Amino acid sequence: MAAKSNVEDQHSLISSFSVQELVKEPMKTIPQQKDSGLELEKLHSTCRHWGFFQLVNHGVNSWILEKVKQEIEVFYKLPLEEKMKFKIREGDTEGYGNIERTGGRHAIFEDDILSPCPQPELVMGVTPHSDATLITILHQLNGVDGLHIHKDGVWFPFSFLPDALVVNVGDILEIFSNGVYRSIEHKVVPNAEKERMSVAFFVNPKLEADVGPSPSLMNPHNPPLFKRVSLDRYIKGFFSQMLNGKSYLQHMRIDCDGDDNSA
Ligand SMILES: O=C(O)CCC(=O)C(=O)O
Ligand SMILES: [Fe+2]
Repeated sequence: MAAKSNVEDQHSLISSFSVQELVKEPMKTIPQQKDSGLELEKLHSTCRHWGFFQLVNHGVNSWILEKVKQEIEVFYKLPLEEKMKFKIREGDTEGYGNIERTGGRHAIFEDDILSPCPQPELVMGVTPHSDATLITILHQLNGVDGLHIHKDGVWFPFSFLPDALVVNVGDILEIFSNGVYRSIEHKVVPNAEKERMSVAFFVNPKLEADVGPSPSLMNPHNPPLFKRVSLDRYIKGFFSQMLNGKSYLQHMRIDCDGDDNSA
């Protein structure tokens, strides 16, 4: 079964790609300018080919991650009316709910609890999508896997290392890098028996920023591939469309038919 072993190869490659291979000192998260070119090259190549990696020696103490898990468990057990007291309100930067996932926030947390599903193979789970963010940092809180990623036309399950933070390149970074770094399409599939808990930290530019290719990368040999729009307009455009794989990113391409989105 060639297809299966191909999937397994990809799986083991990505799982073993940890920050331990990128950075030798535990307190660092990503290579800095002063690190060897090789370390930076690895990070560059991962963002380019995978758009996805897990950090192990990220410096966030495991007791903090444990505390996040406990707090989320306590919160989710509250009656709905109690939880709704913390509902995200327009213009707020924090709150309960996931309607406005990137909505003008510099960075927000979103926590997901997916209940067990008796027939997971019949459920699409969370719609396949790439994140409309700059980057997303994910943490799986209870060791129940469910994230699947799409690479070279194949969906395959992803295994979180314990205590790892998983970083995925979002659409804004793909646009900013003019397509050099690739946002990864992913989805969550419910587990048949176990509840899954994860927390997502969405990192975005500030509201006043524009979304577009970095001017410093532009030259006659590297013309902009994506439109430049205000973050506000980008977000409104995102929420006006159905979540569907990487379709909104396609819409941001200069050669895409449709509205002229220039700011
Ligand atoms: O729970 C996860 O592992 C991923 C969740 C996700 O894709 C999202 O919130 O955008
Ligand atoms: Fe996502």
